[in-house]
Amino acid sequence: MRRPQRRLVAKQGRSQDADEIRLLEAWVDAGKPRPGTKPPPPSESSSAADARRIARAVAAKAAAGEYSEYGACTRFDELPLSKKTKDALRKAGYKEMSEIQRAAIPHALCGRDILGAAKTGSGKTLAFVIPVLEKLYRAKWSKEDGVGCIIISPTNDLAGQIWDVIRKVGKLHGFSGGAIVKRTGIDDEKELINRLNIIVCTPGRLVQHFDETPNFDCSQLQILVLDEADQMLHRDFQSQVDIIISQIPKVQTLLFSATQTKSIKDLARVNLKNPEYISVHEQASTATPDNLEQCAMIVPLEQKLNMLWSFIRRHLKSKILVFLSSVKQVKFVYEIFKKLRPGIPLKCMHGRMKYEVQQAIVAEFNESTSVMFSTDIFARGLDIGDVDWVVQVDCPDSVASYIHRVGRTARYNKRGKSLIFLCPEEERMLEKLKATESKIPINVKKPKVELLDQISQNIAAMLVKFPNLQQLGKRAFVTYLKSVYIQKDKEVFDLSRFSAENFAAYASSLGLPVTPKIRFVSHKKNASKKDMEDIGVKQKAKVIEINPQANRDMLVDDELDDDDILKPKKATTDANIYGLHGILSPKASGTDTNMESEKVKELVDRPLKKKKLKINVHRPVGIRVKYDDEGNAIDPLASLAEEVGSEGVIHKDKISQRYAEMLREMQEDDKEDKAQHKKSLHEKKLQKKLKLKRKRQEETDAVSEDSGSESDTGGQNMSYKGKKKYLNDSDDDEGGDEAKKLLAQQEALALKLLGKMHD
Ligand SMILES: Nc1ncnc2c1ncn2[C@@H]1O[C@H](COP(=O)(O)OP(=O)(O)OP(=O)(O)O)[C@@H](O)[C@H]1O
Repeated sequence: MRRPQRRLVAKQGRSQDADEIRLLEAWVDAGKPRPGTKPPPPSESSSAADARRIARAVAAKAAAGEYSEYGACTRFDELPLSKKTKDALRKAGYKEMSEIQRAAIPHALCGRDILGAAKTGSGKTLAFVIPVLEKLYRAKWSKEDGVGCIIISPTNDLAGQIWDVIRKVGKLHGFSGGAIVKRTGIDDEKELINRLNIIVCTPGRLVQHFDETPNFDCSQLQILVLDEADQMLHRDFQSQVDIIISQIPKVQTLLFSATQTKSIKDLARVNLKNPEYISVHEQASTATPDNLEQCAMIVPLEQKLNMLWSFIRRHLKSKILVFLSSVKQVKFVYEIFKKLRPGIPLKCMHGRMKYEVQQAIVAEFNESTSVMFSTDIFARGLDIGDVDWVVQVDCPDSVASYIHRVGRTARYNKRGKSLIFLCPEEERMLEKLKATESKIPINVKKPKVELLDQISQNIAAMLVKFPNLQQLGKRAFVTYLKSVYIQKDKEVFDLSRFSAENFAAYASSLGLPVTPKIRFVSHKKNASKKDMEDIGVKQKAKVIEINPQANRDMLVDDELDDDDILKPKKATTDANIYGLHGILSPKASGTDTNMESEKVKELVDRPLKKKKLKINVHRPVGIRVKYDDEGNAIDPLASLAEEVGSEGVIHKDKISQRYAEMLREMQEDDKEDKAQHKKSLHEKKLQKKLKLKRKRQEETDAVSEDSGSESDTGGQNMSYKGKKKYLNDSDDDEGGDEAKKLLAQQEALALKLLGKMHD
């Protein structure tokens, strides 16, 4: 009975959908905005009641076949959107549209390509998620239709965040999909990927699927989105995006970013068709959110940690996001500050963490007041609630990076503050930020040196107490200098401006007793033989070149890896291990957020643990333990069986026979061992006695020589006495018995011990 009823309901649902789709198609077509137009400014007067009335009137008109122009709408429910999308938006609390949403959604709904730019935190995600859902809905897309939409984002975290928005706004639609992020192996994804309607992923993973997944089919793709488009089209992802574009049909394409690319060459690569250039804040006086208060301080390199510590100590009730330039620095500052206990919870985040750990840390940071030390993995797109301060301890690589970093605060009409520390050697960056075309209202403040807490001594003490932190500090030092060295913008980043004294002062500010030896290398394709000889490299495949500007006194430290510098963002943001999370593979819960800190702790404590390793005195002696391929100990009998039954069949009787033989052999060996032991004990005892005898004899001789004739008798007596008591056991029955008893007791004890060990 149930089945036909369910079928009936489904059929009714389908026909309702079909009716709605017909209506929506007509509405979208009739009321579409003219190409190149922007929405008029919203009228200030409309109250909530007015808005509801207008929305009802719009819906009634549409139902009656009269379609309003939707290009001027201010609310989601005035748009030609499906009921499922509108209901989900309302439930999620989205009513009024943001500027970028007002400007982009109407054009996107009628199938146009979009190149959208708007300030950080202005709601760009919804501006592409809504058109994606509507496009698939109006195309009557279902699970069986396969991949209908691909959304590409630069990081796994951002992909996960976008997918969360899709889940929220598209939950009534029932499309399949997911964010392909670091979790399970690619093999698991291969099974599923063709069944996903919406894929959110990093370019690297998508290319991997094009390479490795047989029958990965994107031929029916309907819509493509590139979030953080300027980064997608630039150096790091350039080749991957080119591959993706070559593998998919030309479809509607939406590009969004807070700092949009204007390069025709870049745009030509994604093959946009008469795109709508939507830059809602182009006329705005600032490129950063209006509610963001920004200031900069010129801080010498060696004072940066003191400054950061002092800042944190004075803002214990704030949520602070701190940007550093490398993983090693993040780890070092996090570990050191944690040990110095500033009085506020600390967290750290970088691309070397497991995706689940990152997610859990982000979730925790969302909820609580704390300080998060992060690399640039956090700089773009991530939407964290109520960050009070963004502090940039290390200089961003560009003005665009600065804008994205500070954009983690003051999101969607909220207030926020940012602070950047720049070394005197990096003042050029300040000029760039203050330049009129950058549109960044930034105040320069003088640091109050007298208020600074000096923590270098405390750090040094910590390094003495925890020697592994010293190693971490050394690496933090080197990776920082490397991060400066590899930057392309030499107007800002020029190591030659730093003196050897600067380096020494910086090292000591990290608590390091001596300045680590450093040599900065870059990979050079066509280095001359002379170059190679200069730096002592003879057989390496990759030729390294020493920075001609770098201090020639800097020596080599080849042990230090350079792979955690943020410059190759690919490595940190587009990691190779991903997994799928989404409708088909729900989020894992209860992730241990302490995992990473535990890992760091483990790293720090490793040698100490090693020291504590002790020999287990209770382990059985003389038994050779065998292990299988997975490292599990094999039962001795089973290993025996393996040896005996070479044909792969276990002969039980043979095993027991062999076992009995071995037991007999062992018992005989045991007997022999015991006898041997007894003998050696006896010999030892005799030697001891002989030694004593000799000693006593020497003493007696010496006394008799000293005491002359009178003492001759005494000497004889003593000698006799000595003989009697110590030298000749047989002369003294009582003493001999005692010694024998003692010997017997010791032998018995030794035998008992031996027996135990063999048992
Ligand atoms: N119409 C809206 N009404 C209320 N809140 C909104 C609206 N649109 C977006 N938001 C909220 O604004 C915040 C920022 O949105 P979003 O992450 O999409 O910004 P963004 O422009 O993509 O930022 P970034 O450039 O940093 O990636 C989110 O918390 C989102 O929920």
